[in-house]
Amino acid sequence: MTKPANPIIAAIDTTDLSTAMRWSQQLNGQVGMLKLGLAFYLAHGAAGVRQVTEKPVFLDLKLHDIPNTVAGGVTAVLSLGAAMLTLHAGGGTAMIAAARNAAETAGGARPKLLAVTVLTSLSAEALAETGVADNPSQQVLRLAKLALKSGADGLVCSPLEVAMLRAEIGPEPLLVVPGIRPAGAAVGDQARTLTPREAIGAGADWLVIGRPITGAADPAQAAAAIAADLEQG
Ligand SMILES: O=c1ccn([C@@H]2O[C@H](COP(=O)(O)O)[C@@H](O)[C@H]2O)c(=O)[nH]1
Repeated sequence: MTKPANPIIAAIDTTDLSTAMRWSQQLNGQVGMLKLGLAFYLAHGAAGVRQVTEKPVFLDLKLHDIPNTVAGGVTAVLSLGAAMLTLHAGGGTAMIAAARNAAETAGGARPKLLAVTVLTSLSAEALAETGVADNPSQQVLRLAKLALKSGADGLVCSPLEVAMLRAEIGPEPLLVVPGIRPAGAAVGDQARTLTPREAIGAGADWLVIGRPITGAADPAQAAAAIAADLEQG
C-alpha cells in the first residue's frame, strides 16, 4: 500500500471531552490521523468520537473476548466509519476471523483490522511473567503470522520488531507502531522504544505518538517538529 504523506497518529489519551476536542483542533492539520482509545471511549462512547472529529479515526479498543462477543463489538462500532480498529492477536484465529467477518458483513467501507501482538509496555522480563518463554520478538512473529492468516489487515508491534517483521511478512501488511520516543523524550511506561526516524527507517507505516505530543506545551508544534524531522530523514 502507499505510505501515508504524514505517518504520525496522535494518541488522544484523555477522558476529558473538552481536552480531546482541543487536541483534535490543534493537531488535525499536523498529523495524519487521530487515535481514540479505551479510556476516551469508555467515558464518551460513539457520540464522543463523533464530537472530536469528523475525519475517520483510529479506534484503539483492543478487543479481546470470545469470537461472538468480539464480532458484536465490531458490528457496534462500524457506523463510526473508523479507519482502523484494534483487537488482540492473543484472542486467536476464530476471534480474529469472526471480527473480519463482522466487519465485512455490513458491506462498503470497513475499518482495517489491526492485531496487537505484544504490548510495547512489556519488557522481555514482563512477558516471561505472563508465561511466555520466548522473547518479545519471537512472540510477536508467532502472533503476527496467526493474525494475518486469520484475517487481520495489519499489526501493532513495537519499533524493535518492525525490521524483523518486514523481512518475514513482506511489504503489504500494515505496521502501526507505538512505543515511539523522540530523542530525549520521557519513556514513561513504554519498554520497547525507538525514535520516529528509526521506526520509519525500519519499515513502519504509521507511528502512534501520544505523550511526547499531547504532553508538550505546544502539541501542534511538537507534532510539526516530528513531521519535519521525518521529512529530512
Ligand atoms: O502495544 C501498544 C499498543 C497500543 N499502544 C497505545 O499507543 C499509545 C502510545 O502513547 P504514548 O503516550 O506515546 O506512550 C497509547 O494510546 C497506547 O494505548 C501502545 O502504547 N502500545
